[in-house]
Amino acid sequence: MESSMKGRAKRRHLGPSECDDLVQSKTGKESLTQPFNVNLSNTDPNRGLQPRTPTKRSRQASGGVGQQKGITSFISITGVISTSPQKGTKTPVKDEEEEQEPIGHLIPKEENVEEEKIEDYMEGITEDMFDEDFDVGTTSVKKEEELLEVTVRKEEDEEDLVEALPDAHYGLLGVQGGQEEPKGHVQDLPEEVLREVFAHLPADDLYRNISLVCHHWRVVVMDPQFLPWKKLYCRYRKRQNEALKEVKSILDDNQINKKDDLCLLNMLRYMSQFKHSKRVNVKNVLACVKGHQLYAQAEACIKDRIPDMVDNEGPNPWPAMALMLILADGVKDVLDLVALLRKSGCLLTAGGISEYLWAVATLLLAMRENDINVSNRWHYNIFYVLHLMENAPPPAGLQDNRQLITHEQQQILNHDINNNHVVKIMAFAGTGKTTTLVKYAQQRAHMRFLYLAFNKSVAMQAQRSFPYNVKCSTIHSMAFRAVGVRYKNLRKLSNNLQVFDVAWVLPKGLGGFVNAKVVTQTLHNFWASVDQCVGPEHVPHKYKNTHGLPEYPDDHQKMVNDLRLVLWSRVTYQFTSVNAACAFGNVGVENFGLDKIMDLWVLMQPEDKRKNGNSLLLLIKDYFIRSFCKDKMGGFRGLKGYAMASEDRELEAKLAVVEKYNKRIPELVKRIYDRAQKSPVCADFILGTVHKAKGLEFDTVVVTDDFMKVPCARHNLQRVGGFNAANVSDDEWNLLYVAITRAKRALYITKTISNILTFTGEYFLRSGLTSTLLSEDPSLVCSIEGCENHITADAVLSMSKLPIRYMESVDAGGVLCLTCVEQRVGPAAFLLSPPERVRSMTYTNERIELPINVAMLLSLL
Ligand SMILES: Nc1ncnc2c1ncn2[C@@H]1O[C@H](COP(=O)(O)OP(=O)(O)OP(=O)(O)O)[C@@H](O)[C@H]1O
Repeated sequence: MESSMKGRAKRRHLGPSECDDLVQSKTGKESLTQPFNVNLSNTDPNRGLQPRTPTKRSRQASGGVGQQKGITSFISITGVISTSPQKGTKTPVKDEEEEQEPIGHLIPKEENVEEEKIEDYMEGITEDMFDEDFDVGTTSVKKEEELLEVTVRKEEDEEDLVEALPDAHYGLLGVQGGQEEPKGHVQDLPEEVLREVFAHLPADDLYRNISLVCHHWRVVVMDPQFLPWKKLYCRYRKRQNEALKEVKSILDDNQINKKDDLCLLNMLRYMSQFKHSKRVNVKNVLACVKGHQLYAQAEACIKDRIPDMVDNEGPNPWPAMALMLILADGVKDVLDLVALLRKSGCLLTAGGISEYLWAVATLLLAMRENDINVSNRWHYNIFYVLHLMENAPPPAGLQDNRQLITHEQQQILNHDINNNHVVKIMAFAGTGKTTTLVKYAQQRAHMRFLYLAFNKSVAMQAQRSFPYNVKCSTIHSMAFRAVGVRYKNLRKLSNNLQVFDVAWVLPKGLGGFVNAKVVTQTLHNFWASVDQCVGPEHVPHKYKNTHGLPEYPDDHQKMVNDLRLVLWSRVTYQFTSVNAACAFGNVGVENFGLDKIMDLWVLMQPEDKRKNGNSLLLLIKDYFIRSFCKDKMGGFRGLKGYAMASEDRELEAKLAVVEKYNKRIPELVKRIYDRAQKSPVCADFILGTVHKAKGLEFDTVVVTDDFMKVPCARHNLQRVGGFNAANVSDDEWNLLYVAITRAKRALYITKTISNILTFTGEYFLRSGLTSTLLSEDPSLVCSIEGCENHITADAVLSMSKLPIRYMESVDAGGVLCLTCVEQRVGPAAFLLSPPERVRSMTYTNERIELPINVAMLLSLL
């Protein structure tokens, strides 16, 4: 830190209160949170806040009497002499590593030449890793080195007046007046320690931030022997060409491909080459993993399927651990393995353990991306644990009561938004976006924020959790206040423009529900745009005709002209207002559409019953549903036809409910009304739409089966046909995603969700020792209906399906024979038994329980 004195910078060390003042100041804050945006001049008092390269003079000074000691004086690390970046990459630490094997590096023997090409400074750095205002990826290394030299020389000149430090000790060891004062510089840490610290950071941070701090740090980060798997995984994820090639060549060279039945066993073999530090004792690793509950299975499987990986001591621990990761029931099994490795210290460093996990994660990810039928869960379990490791809580003594913030959240919190900034946060559901925004607003009490939500329920919830400087509102209410309020008294505001409404204002020749649907969609597209008037670009490119077949309107301009002529004069006023209005009302039974369900039920009754029966029945409140009572409209069937033609999913769902519960509808509707609670807090159950649940959390969520239907599991799809995931709209996928991510503790899934999970290889199969299963029942038969294969002891492991409890039924699960395992999870079956044996068994097609409509359609074909 410096203070300006007679035009010349004098460097002196700040006390704690001065540091506090500096941190509170704007420049100080920016220097800490956004060091790369701060560009201070030589004379600026805050210059030097960023980490910088130690200079020759300061290093010399550190040896003197009464001067601060180097941290190496307190840590006994052999071979560390200097960490000076000016001495190039050949530090004694490196020499030591060259003698030894690099920690946690798995490279097939022929690839060892990599050690030669150490100067690839741009390895892993691509432009897309940086923000637009980050001009780093293109800077030539040479130029950067020159710049660095100039800066260093300047700093040396300026450092004539460095004050001697009063305490002879560094950092935590140096205590003065009961107060700890950091006195060392991170640059003075031995490279070995620096590497250990960096190993805890996510690869993204290493590339984006650490490598840009100084030449020395960049050299450490770019060293091909430093965390090779963590960096490879990161680059592979970013689809960097070199990384893609590298991973592909590993897969190709080791017969890890789709066509090879033994690809999983080949992957385990490859893991046996995992390169580790010479200081790691493989026997110790094996001894420590023996404590894991999956070890017995892994050992039995390796002895049976890859006996060459076993010696007198037992199986090679690297493939054994990879197999345990594959057989893991969930994240907990992986965490247990990490805990065992850490406790015994057999892999020495956290970096060593994470390198092993990154290696397995990279291979599993690459296998999935190369169409090898492996479960996504295997990769997910490992990735999740690695994420937890990178976001580990601080040691007990340093913890406070605040919620822990992840690296990603911290990066967002550090970013100061300027006027011209558009910041986009992309994250999965429930990963803490809202929590981060709450903290962001709390940290910037002097700023005012507007939080816009889609639903009122979300806006209300936000109002409760955000601080006072955030105004929470729905987009619709904001638009209403700006525009809609002007039309309020005209009673023309509507929250839902229906195809039906449009159909009646279209003149003869242009009418019909299909046309009305195109017109409605065109209007919706226009309202969702920033355009001032309707144009051909708003007409949908594709729509379904009355037979449900796709059609492509050819004359967009004509459609628009017709629209303008016909609609503009008659209903424009209403429609433009719709854009600014929205559905208001709390979550409550009145919003479930129970009235409409009753109306539909009345419409469903035979005409004579409707006309002659109890007068109450005659009452159809909804004018739209009532209009279908007219002969020409076709009653209930006519309405169903309309719902199909107009693709009105909401109406279709209501019609399905009425058809399903038929006679019970009046009784059920009454019961719901009778038991309804005004406040959600008093309710046992909250019924609601996914739209209304967006952004909210619930302990238990029951998903109903009114999303798209997936008729059966992946391995049966070919037999059924008629389902193509590409035909399901993004909106439908998004809705289902929101629905299943609302649960905090338990989620009741549907058959469709269970079927969708099979697309990711998740069949809920778990392994067990066959001997254990047979000891309970020696004549065990495959649990798949229709399959009569026996479970025999020739396969040491067996797979069983976990029981699944749906809301209305239970799938008891049970053990599967080898061929049924292969049908579902492909190469995992060959971990249990050789392909010839699996294929010699009788193959049984599972009986598929199809939804009634699909079954009827198939029976007609
Ligand atoms: N760093 C964290 N550590 C532990 N829990 C966290 C962390 N950040 C958020 N959470 C918790 O995770 C849950 C989901 O957080 P939040 O609602 O902020 O996620 P979200 O991304 O906004 O969710 P969605 O988009 O699905 O509505 C909350 O219960 C929150 O308390």
